[in-house]
Amino acid sequence: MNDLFSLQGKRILITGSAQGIGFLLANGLAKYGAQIIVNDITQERAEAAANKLTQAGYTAKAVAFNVTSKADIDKAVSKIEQDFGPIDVLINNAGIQRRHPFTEFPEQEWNDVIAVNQTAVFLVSQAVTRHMMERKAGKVINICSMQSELGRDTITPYAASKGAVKMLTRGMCVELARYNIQVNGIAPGYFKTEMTKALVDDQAFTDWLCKRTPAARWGDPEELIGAAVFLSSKASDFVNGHLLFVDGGMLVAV
Ligand SMILES: NC(=O)c1ccc[n+]([C@@H]2O[C@H](COP(=O)([O-])OP(=O)(O)OC[C@H]3O[C@@H](n4cnc5c(N)ncnc54)[C@H](O)[C@@H]3O)[C@@H](O)[C@H]2O)c1
Repeated sequence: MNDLFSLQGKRILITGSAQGIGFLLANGLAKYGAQIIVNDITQERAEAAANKLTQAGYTAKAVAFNVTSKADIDKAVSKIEQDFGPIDVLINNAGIQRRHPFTEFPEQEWNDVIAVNQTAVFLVSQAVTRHMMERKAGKVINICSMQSELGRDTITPYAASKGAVKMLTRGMCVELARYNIQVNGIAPGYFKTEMTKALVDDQAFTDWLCKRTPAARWGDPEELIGAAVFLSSKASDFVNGHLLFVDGGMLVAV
């Protein structure tokens, strides 16, 4: 049983993991033996997070790059593979959200959301899976959202990007399965992080969320760890192209 879920010696790159869900996943996966490569947009933020992990006794390195820059990604991924060793698991977690009514949504902000949430998943995955293909082994986990399936007002570009990542997950699965690479997604419900701060502070939203979710509460980011351990470990070697909802039952409730 332990072997099935062990991440001992596995190297896991998590984009945008200086805070929030990414950092909690880094901490949770490290507990199962994974060596974590913390990515975020600045070296300072990535290093601060990696230091917290090493101080807790885990193995972690910081590698900053902007997930929207192909040149930076390619350079960083080559450096990780050369200096630290093969990336066994990639978690595409970096994400942003912008809120405006649809007809007033500035084009630049649409572009920003699509660049970080969607194009970056394509670019980082391309760079990493090229190496995984050579080794005929690897796993990619794309952090999706309820908005991969459901619409919600004021965040249509976010929903568009997360819907696209669901289909990226399926397309990558179909092309990469023959190289023994599994590509799956995790779709979190609502979790209290910096991204959802405005919603956390809005009691009317919490009331709506509790009514709409069978579990009748916010998720605790720690509750995402089990899904990430499963999809990073050999327990999921024949699970491919799947989107695992961790949402307290929200998706299936009317
Ligand atoms: N919080 C939720 O309820 C929730 C629900 C569903 C999905 N998600 C998804 O989970 C992921 C993490 O969200 P979170 O709530 O922890 O958000 P967060 O804002 O707390 O963290 C996002 C991280 O991504 C980093 N980042 C942003 N742009 C980057 C870039 N260009 N390059 C590198 N790093 C960058 C940020 O610096 C930050 O550390 C996102 O993909 C988000 O869409 C969150």
